[in-house]
Amino acid sequence: MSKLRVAVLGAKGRIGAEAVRAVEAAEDMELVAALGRGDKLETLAESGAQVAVELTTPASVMDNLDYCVRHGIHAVVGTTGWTDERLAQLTGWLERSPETGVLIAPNFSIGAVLTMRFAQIAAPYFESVEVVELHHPNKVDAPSGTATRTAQLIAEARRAAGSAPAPDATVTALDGARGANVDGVPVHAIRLRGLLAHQEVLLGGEGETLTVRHDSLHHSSFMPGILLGARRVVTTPGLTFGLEHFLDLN
Ligand SMILES: NC(=O)C1=CN([C@@H]2O[C@H](COP(=O)(O)OP(=O)(O)OC[C@H]3O[C@@H](n4cnc5c(N)ncnc54)[C@H](OP(=O)(O)O)[C@@H]3O)[C@@H](O)[C@H]2O)C=CC1
Ligand SMILES: O=C(O)C1=N[C@H](C(=O)O)C[C@H](O)C1
Repeated sequence: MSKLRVAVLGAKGRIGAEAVRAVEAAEDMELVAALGRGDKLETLAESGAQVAVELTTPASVMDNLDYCVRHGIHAVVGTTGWTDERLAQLTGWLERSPETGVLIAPNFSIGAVLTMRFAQIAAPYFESVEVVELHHPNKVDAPSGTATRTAQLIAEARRAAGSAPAPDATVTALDGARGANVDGVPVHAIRLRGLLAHQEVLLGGEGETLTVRHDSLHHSSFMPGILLGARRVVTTPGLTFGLEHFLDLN
């Protein structure tokens, strides 16, 4: 059986370098290109890449995806910075290239995907819910893509259940003291040397609290999700948002 031809964009970055090693080690894949900043995107088409793994920066990701979709190259995207406007633009590009698939995964680690699911299940059962994400200090965006998605899923679940807004008597606060408001859910971002990627969802009800915590201790935690994404995206045209759609979670 022929191997899946995979390229990595952002190949010299923290997660990109790990992805290069993971693709090289995968028996069913061939690494055909490893691009860093300034390298020509034409290399993707010239190398015959079937899938591009996009791990760059929010400032670069749209140009890279524009190229991929126009050339029918499927993409697995870990890069953050997704807004409704960006998703609408990408959806428009995909409509003009209906056989191409793009997976955007706010987080590739199984533990983080499950954290989001557990938070979604628990959210309607508690009066209060807040998200705390903790990352290495080189991260350029806050709050993290994972925390933003977690808060959106929590908010959707609470809306569907008809939950009341979380109680909060705050009248005066310094800017940022109550975190960012993501769809009504407070999200707090910590940046600390020594950390990699961590998240806690704190839920509180009368006389009890529940904490759902996930820790990525090494970039290897993201690799099975990236490889699964590359294998599945080639037969999944259009936009898929979230690795859970490839995990058959019920
Ligand atoms: N979904 C997930 O599970 C995960 C997602 N991420 C996300 O992935 C992204 C990268 O994270 P991280 O590796 O820590 O960041 P890094 O800054 O370490 O890596 C990004 C790399 O991309 C390069 N780059 C920038 N623009 C381009 C371009 N146009 N073409 C090719 N390469 C480019 C950068 O080059 P230069 O250094 O010159 O700027 C850098 O080497 C972030 O958005 C992060 O949030 C990270 C971990 C897991
Ligand atoms: O920048 C990182 O490191 C990470 N970024 C992603 C995010 O913003 O959620 C995924 C993970 O948290 C690591």
